[in-house]
Amino acid sequence: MATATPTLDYDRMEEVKKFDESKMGVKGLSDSGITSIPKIFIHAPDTLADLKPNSSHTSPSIPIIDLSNIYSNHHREQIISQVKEAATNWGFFQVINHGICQSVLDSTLKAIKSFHEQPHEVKSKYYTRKEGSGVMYASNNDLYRTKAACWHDSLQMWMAPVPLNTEEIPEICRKEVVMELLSEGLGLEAGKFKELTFSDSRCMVGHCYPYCPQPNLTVGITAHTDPGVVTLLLQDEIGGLQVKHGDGWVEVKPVHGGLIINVGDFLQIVSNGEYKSVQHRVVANSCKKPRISVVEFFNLSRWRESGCYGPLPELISNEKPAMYRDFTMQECLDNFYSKGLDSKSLLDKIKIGN
Ligand SMILES: O=C(O)CCC(=O)C(=O)O
Ligand SMILES: [Fe+2]
Repeated sequence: MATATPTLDYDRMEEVKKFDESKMGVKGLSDSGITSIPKIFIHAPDTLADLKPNSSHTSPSIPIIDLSNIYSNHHREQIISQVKEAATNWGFFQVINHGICQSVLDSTLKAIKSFHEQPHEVKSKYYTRKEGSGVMYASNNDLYRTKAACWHDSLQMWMAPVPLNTEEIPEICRKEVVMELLSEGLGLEAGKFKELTFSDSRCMVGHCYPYCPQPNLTVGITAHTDPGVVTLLLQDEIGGLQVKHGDGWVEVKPVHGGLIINVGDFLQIVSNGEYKSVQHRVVANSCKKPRISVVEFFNLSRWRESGCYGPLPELISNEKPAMYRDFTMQECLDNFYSKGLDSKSLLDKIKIGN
């Protein structure tokens, strides 16, 4: 049986480099008609052992929050408490009736799909690993930092602080509605997150999970938590995203018109552990059509003058002492770039008592 352990006749790094330099991505591999996946994509047995989500119909699913009538005070209070409950217990929720028309959502997914479906000659021109600004298209952003590669390619676009064409940004992000609700859910003022610049740095990623001929040997994206403040996610109808809940994995079933929102590590820390940054993953796509998702990561753009961040002072009390120590931006970046998505998060490093 194939394993992810290096053998004498196999230089993994060499194979990884060859794949990267071919610039064909997993979409190119998939389109070439291969029936077995290259060894660099094969994950360790413990990752592959539990790829199935909990599937009984009594198993819970992430909360769906209806944002209609958000501007009526009565509804707003209800919505805030639903958001708080979801961010605290699940770290994930889906919003519907958010005011973004379906055609914008559809055309966003379609645009990303069209990009990934372009011929190799066109797409490969964009293939690069230079991060930080503008546009980056590559397979597995953490390709050189993980033990096994995943079955997806991504197009990454930095939207802010350096602005890109904002036409396609869902209205909800522009209005920062979710940031206000999350802020109020912690008992803070609606505008607090905005003041702290929690949504001023945005990076949009359009993932493509092409058909995988051996979905039992790899994953679409490895289990991880998102490092930033909040993530907004739009998925197409194919499915495959799973969220850790209790001991098991729960599938986030595609909801037409739904937008998925999840808490990142940074928000778990500043909320002093109130909101949870929860592990999630995507299984390899066994459907012949590529699965497309569009993700927008929100990060803060301005650090406190002290250069440190930690739980907000408003959220620390005798009853609820700080769960995390302060950390610097450098620590945050070092942690992110020194590892793949599959290793320890900043959360574990700075937890008090660790
Ligand atoms: O494609 C998805 O559904 C999830 C992607 C994801 O978790 C990420 O990009 O951090
Ligand atoms: Fe994620």
